[in-house]
Amino acid sequence: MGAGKTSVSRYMARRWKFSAIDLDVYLERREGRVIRDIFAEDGEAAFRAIETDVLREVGESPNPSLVSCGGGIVERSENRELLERLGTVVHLRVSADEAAGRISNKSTRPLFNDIEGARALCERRAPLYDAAADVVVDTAGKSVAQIAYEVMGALRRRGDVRPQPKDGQAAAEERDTLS
Ligand SMILES: Nc1ncnc2c1ncn2[C@@H]1O[C@H](COP(=O)(O)OP(=O)(O)O)[C@@H](O)[C@H]1O
Ligand SMILES: O=C(O)C1=C[C@@H](OP(=O)(O)O)[C@@H](O)[C@H](O)C1
Ligand SMILES: [Mg+2]
Repeated sequence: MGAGKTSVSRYMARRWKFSAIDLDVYLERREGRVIRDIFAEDGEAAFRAIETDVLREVGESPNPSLVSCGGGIVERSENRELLERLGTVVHLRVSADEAAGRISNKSTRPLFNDIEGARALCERRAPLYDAAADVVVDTAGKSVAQIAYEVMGALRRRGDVRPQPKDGQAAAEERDTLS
């Protein structure tokens, strides 16, 4: 939570014209309820079951997409297997303390109640993220744009996306964004 998955994915979709899906946005639309209410009314286990269902549904799409998941996607082994099968997994790494400074409205994230809890969650999940990730990008002190360019660079090196010939304008834009 607060690593920038949603923001970086949105930036990449705009910058490189990816089709992108945010799993939490998709889930909330499908359920007609916000995540906070799903947690409050039905609890975390119910949310996790819906999350798996939605990951499977999105994964069945024939078109390759950039999918930003919720940070708890690694909690269930079924999800970890789906991720491994579906595509390249990018882990945006963030510490709980840095994330706390980024997230202004914590009430939308029921599992980010207090800093101690968030630190413990990070620690418990760290090995799950390490095992799931094909690419790791450390986000500490970086802007959303910088992280997006790093992710894109890694995807290009892996051959997941075709390198695009850079025209003069794209090169200037990249220089401006990263300077
Ligand atoms: N690299 C960053 N630097 C500063 N603020 C960020 C960065 N990435 C995201 N944010 C801010 O942190 C909050 C959470 O970002 P979000 O993209 O929703 O993360 P996630 O989807 O990983 O929980 C948002 O308010 C966003 O604007
Ligand atoms: O880490 C988690 O368990 C969660 C992360 C959230 O998404 P973000 O990681 O996009 O904040 C959201 O799916 C839900 O509140 C649970
Ligand atoms: Mg998100």
